[in-house]
Amino acid sequence: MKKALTIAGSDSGGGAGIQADIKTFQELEVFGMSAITAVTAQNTLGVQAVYPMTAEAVANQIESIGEDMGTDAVKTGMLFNAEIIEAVSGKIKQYQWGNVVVDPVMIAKGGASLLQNEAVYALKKYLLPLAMIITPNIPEAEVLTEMRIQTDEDKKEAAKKLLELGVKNVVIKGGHDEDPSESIDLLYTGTDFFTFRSRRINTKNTHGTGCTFSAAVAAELAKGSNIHEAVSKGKDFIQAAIEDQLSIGRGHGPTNHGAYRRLSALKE
Ligand SMILES: Nc1ncnc2c1ncn2[C@@H]1O[C@H](COP(=O)(O)OP(=O)(O)O)[C@@H](O)[C@H]1O
Ligand SMILES: Cc1ncc(COP(=O)(O)OP(=O)(O)O)c(N)n1
Repeated sequence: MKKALTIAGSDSGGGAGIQADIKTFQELEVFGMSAITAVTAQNTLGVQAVYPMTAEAVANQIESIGEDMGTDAVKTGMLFNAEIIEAVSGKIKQYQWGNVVVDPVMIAKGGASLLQNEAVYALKKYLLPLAMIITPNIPEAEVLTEMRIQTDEDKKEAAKKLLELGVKNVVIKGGHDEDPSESIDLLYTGTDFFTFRSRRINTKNTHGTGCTFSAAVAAELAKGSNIHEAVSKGKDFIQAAIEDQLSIGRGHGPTNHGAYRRLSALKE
């Protein structure tokens, strides 16, 4: 069985973070492992508190995996501060892990900061050069490129700027776009642009969509898919999960991680 490691924060509400990643890995039949960077007290209404781990604790968790089990893909999510980013980057380098999916998590849906402002430089300097693919949403791509993204041309320009930071591929997700009918993700491989379109679902239950999408991309890379296939399957996975969203809690409910497997079984 192929393996994937998520290096991310814990969401007590179970819709995002480590919990979403492990559920996604399991649904895609990849063995999931974790290194926890921070514990959040969180539910569908927002993030009530953040308790970061020390950089040493994060490094030791990764070392436990690296020295024994190894991994076929790594996904990073909430990294919170520059010390953790440096520690994570050092370990990825040490173990020469190649299938690295960086979801540059910055702000949770309710507005809570999941990455300190001063840590953006560390993300760019240490982690992005190690990434096989980075999966920013539009606000995250704006912070990383220091440009406003409003048009399709802006997205392409931002994708090119992100590649200049050393990333091998970039997918700019369209969840935050204005388009009322479609949610369009743009993949840039350094040579080609590809768009992945899906019907925009009118729902408030989208908690953890970014985490789930990037975890699905990592799982597919672990199984040997190329970048285009991995993004395409990630898009199908998140679309099914949002279509079957769960109305749990009083705020932004989670997506349903089991939906893709059920749909795939029906098609067989
Ligand atoms: N309402 C929606 N309907 C369909 N797809 C969506 C919707 N919202 C987000 N997505 C998809 O979910 C994934 C995560 O996108 P996005 O919401 O931009 O990320 P994040 O959760 O990091 O802010 C992308 O593939 C995006 O196209
Ligand atoms: C612990 C933790 N990690 C990441 C996020 C952000 O998740 P995301 O998929 O971007 O979804 P929303 O927060 O926008 O719903 C998180 N909330 N918690």
